[in-house]
Amino acid sequence: MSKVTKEMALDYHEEGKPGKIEIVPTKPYASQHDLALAYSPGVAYPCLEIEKDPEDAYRYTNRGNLVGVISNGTAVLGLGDIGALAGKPVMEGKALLFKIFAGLDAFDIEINEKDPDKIIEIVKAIAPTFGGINLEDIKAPECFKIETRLKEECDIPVMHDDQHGTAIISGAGLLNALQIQGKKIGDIRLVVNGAGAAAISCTRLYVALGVNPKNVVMCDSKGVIRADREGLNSQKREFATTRDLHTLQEAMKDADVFLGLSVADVVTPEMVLSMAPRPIVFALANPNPEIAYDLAMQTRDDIIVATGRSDYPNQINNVIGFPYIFRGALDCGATAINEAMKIAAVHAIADLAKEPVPSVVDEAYGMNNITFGREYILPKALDPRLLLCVAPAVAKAAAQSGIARRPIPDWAAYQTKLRNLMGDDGKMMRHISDLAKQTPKRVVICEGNMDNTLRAAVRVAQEGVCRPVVLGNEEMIEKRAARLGLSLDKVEIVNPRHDREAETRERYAKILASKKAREGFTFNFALDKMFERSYFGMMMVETGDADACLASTYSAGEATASDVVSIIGLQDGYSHFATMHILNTRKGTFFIADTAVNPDADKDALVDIARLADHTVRFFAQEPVMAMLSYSNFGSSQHEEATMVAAAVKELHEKYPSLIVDGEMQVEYALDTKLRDETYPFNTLKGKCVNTLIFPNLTAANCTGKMLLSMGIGSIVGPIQMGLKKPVYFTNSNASEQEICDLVAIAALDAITLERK
Ligand SMILES: NC(=O)C1=CN([C@@H]2O[C@H](COP(=O)(O)OP(=O)(O)OC[C@H]3O[C@@H](n4cnc5c(N)ncnc54)[C@H](OP(=O)(O)O)[C@@H]3O)[C@@H](O)[C@H]2O)C=CC1
Ligand SMILES: CC(=O)C(=O)O
Ligand SMILES: [Mg+2]
Repeated sequence: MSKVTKEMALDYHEEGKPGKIEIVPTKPYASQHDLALAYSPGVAYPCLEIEKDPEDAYRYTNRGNLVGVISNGTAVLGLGDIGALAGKPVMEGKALLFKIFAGLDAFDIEINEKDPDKIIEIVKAIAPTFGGINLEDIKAPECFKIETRLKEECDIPVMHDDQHGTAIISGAGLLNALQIQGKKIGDIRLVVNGAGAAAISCTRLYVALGVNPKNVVMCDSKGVIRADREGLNSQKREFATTRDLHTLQEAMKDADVFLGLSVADVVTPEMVLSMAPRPIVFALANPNPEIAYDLAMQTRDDIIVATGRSDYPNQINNVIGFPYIFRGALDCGATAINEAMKIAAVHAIADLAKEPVPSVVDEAYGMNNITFGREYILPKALDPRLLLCVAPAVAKAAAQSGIARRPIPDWAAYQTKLRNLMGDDGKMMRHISDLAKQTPKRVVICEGNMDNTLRAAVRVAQEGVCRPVVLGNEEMIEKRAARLGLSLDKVEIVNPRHDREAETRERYAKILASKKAREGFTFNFALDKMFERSYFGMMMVETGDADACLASTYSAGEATASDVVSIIGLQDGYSHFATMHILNTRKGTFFIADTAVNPDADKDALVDIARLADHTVRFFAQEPVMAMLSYSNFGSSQHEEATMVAAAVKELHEKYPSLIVDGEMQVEYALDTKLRDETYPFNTLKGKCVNTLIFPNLTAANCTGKMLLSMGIGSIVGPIQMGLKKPVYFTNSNASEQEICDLVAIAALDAITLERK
């Protein structure tokens, strides 16, 4: 996992616009009319409605999606009392996390005040702005009074995240670590180092989960908190022990679990060695733990270690919880975040860690095959499923405990809303998957012997997108599935090389040999080809044994474009087939072609590609507005590369006048409608936003798609096959599980559409 240096972190914060967040308008603002609605006079109407009924603030303002991240900087991470201003990077960071993980907007508010009563007054006074309040990095014991009073006096959810977020995440981690170590929660001996905001709240939650309070020893900066110690505050007194222990070192002997929420480097390897067999060490001080991860792991083989750091396994950080807890609470109009909601979040998070991990998560961490075990006790912070699991669990618990003002009426619709928060690209693909699910088709996935394809096959089967058939050796596929923790219950395996398939191979070979008789394919040659998965898969589709196929460009003896054309055939009226990629960017969704098939496209090929693209964009329920790209603008160059595109446009205008297409043009004129219309007022796309880019050649299209993806400018779906008679698609060896699932869904829907024709 990547390590972070001081220089990297400072550069990151300073680069471009300093800081990490900005405000983005959500309504049109370009015209005088827009401004009259957004501000005076129009804005007076929602004001008056809210005056009559304060609940209307959730209809007409951003209150229901806005959290205040409020701190006075007295316990910033483990850095201590560094002051309100110095804590701002942490609070901005939390605002960023709220946004990216749960679609919630957040303002960071740093209050230069230490008196708890004054802080309470300030927060109460600004509470109307927010749907919820996340108190952060306020030190104990003041934080207890501040949170308790604000919860009593505000009618919106208030949560001190260092207390409860930490308790929820580490509680989930504790349940899972105990399961792996084979220990019962009621029997364990727990040592807690730190007696502040996080430590007190974690210990309370652990007791609620089953830890026996008599088995808890807590230490603060002065050592073990014993009942005979003078001057203990009420929170410390709650966990004071009567045992004759004085130091952390004494307390650690024979302990099953160590929970550190204090400061760096206070735990030694000797202390860890003195713990009971199969110990659990949660060293959670940030940024440096009570004992470094590597050092603790080296002390003994039977240990589970977690820290607050993202650059080591088992990160226990409240980011796994707070975005989703607030999402669930705000969405159901919860008046608070109560115990039932917290316990529901604990179990949702703990259970998710036991599910197979999608490869997007592996990819995000540059890891392979993350599976539940001593180095993976909790979901990773970048796991997109957290939103879908935790927010509904929290909202349900709020409704069941009677504190939801607007209970979620339709859980399926709520899941869709949450999924939509993950972005537009997801929205279009979900629509395709939902359509495919209505008539699940038999889709052959030719490459069973790769992790990414096998995971995708299992996922599309489980989601009901299609009935996948995976090609390959059963034993190898089963072993791979077992290693990946995948169930093959709903996946059919066909081994093209097995004796069982001899008759099928012969049947397919006869058809293939007759189709390619004049391309050098004898029967025996065709029979040999049937041992190759891509050929076998394509023949399944050609003969109707399957509805669609996803072949892999890495199968041995991969089929060429000419083989595909001979086997499946081109659609009537076309002389070419091609591929399209869908690019999802912050500026919208764009369709680009041809990305994979025609290296020597001439004018006729460009005409076919544009016609096929028109058809395919409509398949995705969008109106195609096409630009034929070049380095030249409407005849500005007479080089043959440019004139070929111009000739293709001319033919398209003459023969296919219903297509919305123009060119040749440079890409910025394609994407900037105003620039194009002002400079070339005769262009036939006038006033329309281009969404489909036909590149003059394969290199340009292929490089553009991959460049934008590599630069993180967008996500991509494809290659989507256009122009063959049947849905035979191809994918690359490095395609992600998500990319393969997307292609399978598109191929399945393609098969359904074909059947209806
Ligand atoms: N990984 C995660 O998700 C999270 C980690 N944390 C980390 O936990 C730590 C505490 O945070 P928080 O509870 O908010 O802060 P607080 O200021 O509320 O509490 C700090 C506690 O640490 C105790 N302490 C300080 N030095 C020592 C020592 N040498 N030995 C034992 N105890 C000591 C203090 O003792 P005393 O009472 O005597 O002053 C106090 O009880 C920080 O490092 C923070 O980064 C916090 C939240 C989440
Ligand atoms: C993670 C966090 O909230 C802290 O360390 O304070
Ligand atoms: Mg904190």
